[in-house]
Amino acid sequence: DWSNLQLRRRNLARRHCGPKQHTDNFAQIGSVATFEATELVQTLKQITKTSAAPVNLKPLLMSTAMNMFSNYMCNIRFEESDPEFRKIVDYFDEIFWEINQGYAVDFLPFLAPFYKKHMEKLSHWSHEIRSFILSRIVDQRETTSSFHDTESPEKDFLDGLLRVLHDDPSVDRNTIIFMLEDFLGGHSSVGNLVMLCLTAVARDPDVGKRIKVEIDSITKGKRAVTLTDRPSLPYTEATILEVLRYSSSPIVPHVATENAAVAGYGVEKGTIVFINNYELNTSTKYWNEPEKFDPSRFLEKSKIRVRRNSLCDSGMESDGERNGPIDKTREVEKEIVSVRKNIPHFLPFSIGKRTCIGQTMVTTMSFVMFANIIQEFDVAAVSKDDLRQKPACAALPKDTYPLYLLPRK
Ligand code: HEM
Repeated sequence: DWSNLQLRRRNLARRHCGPKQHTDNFAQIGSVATFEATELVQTLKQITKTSAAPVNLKPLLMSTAMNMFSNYMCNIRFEESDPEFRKIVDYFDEIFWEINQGYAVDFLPFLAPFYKKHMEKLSHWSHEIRSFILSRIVDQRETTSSFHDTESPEKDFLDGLLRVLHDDPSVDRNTIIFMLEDFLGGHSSVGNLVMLCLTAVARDPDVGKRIKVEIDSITKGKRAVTLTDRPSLPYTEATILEVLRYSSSPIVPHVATENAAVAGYGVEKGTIVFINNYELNTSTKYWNEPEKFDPSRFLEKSKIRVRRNSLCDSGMESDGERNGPIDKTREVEKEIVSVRKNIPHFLPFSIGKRTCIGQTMVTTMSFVMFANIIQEFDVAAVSKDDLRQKPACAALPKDTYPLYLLPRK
């Protein structure tokens, strides 16, 4: 649908929810993510101080993710102890689980009468979410004194959405509120993804050890991990990509907008075409030992030339060095490890005009949350048999297995 409304929707959403690196919005995502991850770590420290029992981690990850989203998009956050907040985070998670199950009615709408109870349940959750978003987020904003000052710069995504409503009479309120709900709901994917990453560590402690070594070399255990550390923590980022490889949905539906030929096959205009990410991510045609969990498949080594003095850890150069002419004889080759970019067959967020708008939020926020938990705790399973995960599914049930969190000495 390339109507003007959709175009505006994408442009507005891109600016806030898919900002480019080095923009103010990108930096803002980083600082909100670190703030919320630090709050989470404090809560987990309190819990593990008073009890050695396994922790029911998922609800805490979900509310941290929701606060990352609401804090960044709407400049508002909620206390974990707030019962209304807790309830809607659970409802979002229930919906995320349901939409990831792939029921027949999703493809064959005439089956709807057989799914009446199921639909009523979804409808109830959605109504509760709508009431919360209206009363606790939108109404709050619309009653602030600064809200009507349209000369002031756009404060956040919520401001941007409400201004469209104000400026364009052809856009109705329901469209705008739905859009806000839809994007805030994206937090469920981040909470579930982090839970899957922690599961991967609980399943294979060597992965956790390697991440810790990498993080310790950068933070020295003295500060929180931030988004700016990401280029220095390639194995941590690669672990998230490896989890995405296994959990990506096989169903990314598109419609051919014109007659085309793909790999020698004719595709008529109007044909529904699926990108099967699961096949792309698990085929031996593209991956060595695809069944093995191995984050290092996403890493590559390369050589760069650096000035000899800049090999020191501080990364500072003396003034004399910076101002002087470039002396090639003082350069040495250094091997660096980084995350492989642009793997043509790895498309968890799809590709082209309709590519996922939320991918920056997912990859940045999950990185900060996951890295900060691993920096502070050893993660272990109660029993590895509990760690059941469906292939090609990014969701875990709301009530899922707890994990042991052992604070690091
Ligand atoms: C693990 C997390 C996620 C994965 C793997 C994922 C993946 C995808 C994929 C495969 C598509 C389809 C693209 C296509 O049709 O070619 C998509 C679309 C989309 N995603 Fe995501 N997504 C994730 C999280 C998010 C989040 C957090 C948000 C919002 C904050 C979001 C917003 C969107 C939107 C708005 C679209 C539709 C784009 C359009 O209308 O053109 N996604 N996503």
